[in-house]
Amino acid sequence: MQKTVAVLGGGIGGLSACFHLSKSHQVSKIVLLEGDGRFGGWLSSTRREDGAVFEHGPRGIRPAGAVGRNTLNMVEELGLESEVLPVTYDHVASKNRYLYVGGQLHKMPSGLGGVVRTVPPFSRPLVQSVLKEILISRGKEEDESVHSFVSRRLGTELADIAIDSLCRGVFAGDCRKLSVRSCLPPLYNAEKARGSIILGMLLGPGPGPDVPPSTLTKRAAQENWAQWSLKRGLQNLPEALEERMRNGGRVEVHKDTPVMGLSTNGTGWEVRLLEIWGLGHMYVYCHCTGVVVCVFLSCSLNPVNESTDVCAIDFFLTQIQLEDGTIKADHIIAALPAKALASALLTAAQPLSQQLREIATVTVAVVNLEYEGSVLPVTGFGHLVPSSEDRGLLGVVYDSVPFPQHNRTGEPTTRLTVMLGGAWFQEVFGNPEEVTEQLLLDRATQAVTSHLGVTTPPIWSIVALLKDCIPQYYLGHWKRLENMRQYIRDHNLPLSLAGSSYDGVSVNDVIFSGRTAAEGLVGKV
Ligand SMILES: Cc1cc2nc3c(=O)[nH]c(=O)nc-3n(C[C@H](O)[C@H](O)[C@H](O)COP(=O)(O)OP(=O)(O)OC[C@H]3O[C@@H](n4cnc5c(N)ncnc54)[C@H](O)[C@@H]3O)c2cc1C
Ligand SMILES: C=Cc1c2[nH]c(c1C)Cc1[nH]c(c(CCC(=O)O)c1C)Cc1[nH]c(c(C)c1CCC(=O)O)Cc1[nH]c(c(C)c1C=C)C2
Repeated sequence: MQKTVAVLGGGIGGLSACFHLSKSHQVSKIVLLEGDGRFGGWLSSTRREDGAVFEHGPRGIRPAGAVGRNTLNMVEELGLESEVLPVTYDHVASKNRYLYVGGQLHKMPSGLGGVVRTVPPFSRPLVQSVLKEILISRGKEEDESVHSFVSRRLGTELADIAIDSLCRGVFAGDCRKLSVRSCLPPLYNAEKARGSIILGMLLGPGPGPDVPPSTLTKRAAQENWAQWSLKRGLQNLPEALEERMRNGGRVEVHKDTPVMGLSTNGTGWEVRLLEIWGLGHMYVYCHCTGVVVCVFLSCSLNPVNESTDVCAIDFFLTQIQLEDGTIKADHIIAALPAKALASALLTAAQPLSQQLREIATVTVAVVNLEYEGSVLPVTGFGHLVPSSEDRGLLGVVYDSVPFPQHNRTGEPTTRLTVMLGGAWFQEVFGNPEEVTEQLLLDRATQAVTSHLGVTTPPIWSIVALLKDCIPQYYLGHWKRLENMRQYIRDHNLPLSLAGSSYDGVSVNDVIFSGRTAAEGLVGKV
């Protein structure tokens, strides 16, 4: 039985951890600590009075796979089914995605025709690379950059254009630095298990986590959903979770409450019952200093195995320093960005905080634009720009196409989002602390003019600078995770890690990481 669990960070990862913890009676108290004035982290939507909705962070969630089903199950449990806006696979936004190469838009190849014909900007039919791929022998490295992996298996042209763009459109990152093992595990695992990406795709992935279907997941499968959003924007998901936490009465929620420090000892406290001199005494062994301290016990001892002298005790293990005091917890689920957790660890657990600090992040400028009328020359999800074409301009999402329900009511409009910077932010725009909103807005509107031929100015715009918003899983990320988790185990730290810094950046992955952390503590809920 865990007495008090503190969840640090009220982004979607921390909220998910609370949601799952609160279903268990193994925990008597759950405290959620969020530094900002609102919950939800990067899930952030502007809702205008005329009905228009603009997303500053994620805008679409995939229903596929175990993690996709897990999110939809949560949506159903929160009673949000009637709020869902699905986009099916046969919708134009699912079928059409573009690349902006050589100053022109090119539809990404899809369907059989797209694979057997030569489709610009590629110089030969995809089928050639695909057939050759099956014959290429397995790589021997434990990890490899995404670019090197795809060049080796499918050729440099696909790596330079398609994969470079894909990594910008998901991680806002540089495929020459990102790890294939951590960023694209299905491709890495297919090569390891089947010797080929193509065979791996044809034979399918192995069994994933067991997530039972719900009415909503069955509906998503029957109706062939490719992605979904919510009528009031994706921010509605953390809002519904916050409401559930507040009304459920089992979670103490605190916003505007940044965690300043954790006094979880550098290498943890191991509590051993070495000898008892009468009631109320025991020894605590501190790995950090090697000192055995005799303490007076104000808690109840409950020996679990007398022969090994190990006790289960009621004892607060961790102190959390806040701006105006401290709170104590038996266990911590940290759903903070890795660097924020490293800072909170202060001087404690040095090797762990060092590894946490090494998980890099990138900054993205998100510029939402609204135009009068229907201005797009093409229709689809949006277009991506490879780094060889324009390093600072990552891509443009045609938001009105998948989600016209988010347009204002009345006269037709077109909503677009331009994403800038990522791994190239500093190089192109300079210090994020000094860049002006006007510069970013100008750069975004110029791109809409040159890429899409839209010459009229936007009727409305908003610029959001998302500092350090997407973690970058660079080469060796898997090893870093293994080392960190080993350290936590070896030192019995009462700490679990959740959130986008570790096992996937999608909303689904992060929600699943919160669930995994909660269930690691209290068992399956
Ligand atoms: C521009 C953009 C577009 C995206 N698009 C998509 C998409 O289309 N589909 C998709 O699936 N995913 C998308 N993602 C990814 C997804 O949104 C994120 O990976 C996910 O929201 C991260 O959630 P999190 O809870 O791990 O982190 P965060 O949202 O960063 O939450 C961490 C929380 O911790 C708080 N915090 C930080 N320090 C402290 C402290 N010291 N004390 C207390 N609290 C603290 C922060 O305020 C924050 O609320 C996108 C991300 C971005 C940035
Ligand atoms: C141009 C920059 C970005 C765009 N979206 C993101 C960035 C950085 C962030 C992002 N997009 C997706 C995810 C989640 C990944 C997942 O596993 O679900 C994140 C963090 C979804 C996504 N977007 C694109 C792809 C290929 C994916 C993966 C899932 C899917 O296939 O739907 C492509 C894409 N992203 C952007 C554009 C303009 C674009 C393609 C035209 C914007």
